[in-house]
Amino acid sequence: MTALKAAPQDAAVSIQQLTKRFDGGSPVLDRLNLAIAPGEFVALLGHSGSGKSTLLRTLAGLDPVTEGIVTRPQRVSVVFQESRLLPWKKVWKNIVLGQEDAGTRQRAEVVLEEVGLSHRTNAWPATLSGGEAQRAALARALVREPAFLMLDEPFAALDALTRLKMQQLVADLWKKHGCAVFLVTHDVDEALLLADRAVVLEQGQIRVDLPIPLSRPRKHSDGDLEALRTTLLNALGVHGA
Ligand SMILES: Nc1ncnc2c1ncn2[C@@H]1O[C@H](COP(=O)(O)OP(=O)(O)OP(=O)(O)O)[C@@H](O)[C@H]1O
Repeated sequence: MTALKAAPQDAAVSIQQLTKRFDGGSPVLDRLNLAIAPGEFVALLGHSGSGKSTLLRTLAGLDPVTEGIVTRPQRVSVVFQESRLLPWKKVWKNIVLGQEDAGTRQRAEVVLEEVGLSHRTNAWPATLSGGEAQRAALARALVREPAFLMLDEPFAALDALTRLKMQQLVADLWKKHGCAVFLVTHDVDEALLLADRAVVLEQGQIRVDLPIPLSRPRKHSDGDLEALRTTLLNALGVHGA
């Protein structure tokens, strides 16, 4: 059976026996199973080419399911590595694109304040720094009040210091909004800092599903992260790091 089902707003995400092939080739995702509870933060790791973006795109409904059943809440938002802002619309209009009504400007202002971008409300996207553009992308995702937020390497193109600030921002926004989050990342420390669980994709399936039972707020320097870091790096085939 093949399907992408939109379930009620507070529903969990459920992926059952998901197979994804491109053009009849060998499967990129091969009878993959994964469940994400409402409000849960799950980080997805895996080697380049293991199928992380394919899984996210299939979950978002951007790529069709080849086989299997994917169920997720109706209201979802996606943030990609690049902000994808429309250059001919000011920042606030990008945030509320397609939602033009009397309250739009105010809704944009509220969420821009949440992401620390109030001072750029009327700016053109071309004048934003990389970090600001990703803040705007987060604002555009959150204004829709998603029950499920998907983040595809959202900070990979940012410098290390900006990335740390953005990770903190995501931790704060997740706490406030309470949506389930699916974060695709190459960064083991980012996963450990943010997620309730880190899962590793390998040969089309989830091979490791590691709970991160640490209290928040977390810091990269927390000693408790060390053992989990080693476990995850081993799972990724990186030894002695
Ligand atoms: N539209 C497509 N058509 C054909 N093959 C594709 C398509 N999209 C992805 N693939 C293939 O699927 C496999 C998984 O790609 P995907 O981008 O999902 O990996 P990834 O884990 O996200 O990689 P990275 O970490 O480098 O971004 C790759 O072999 C890729 O070439």
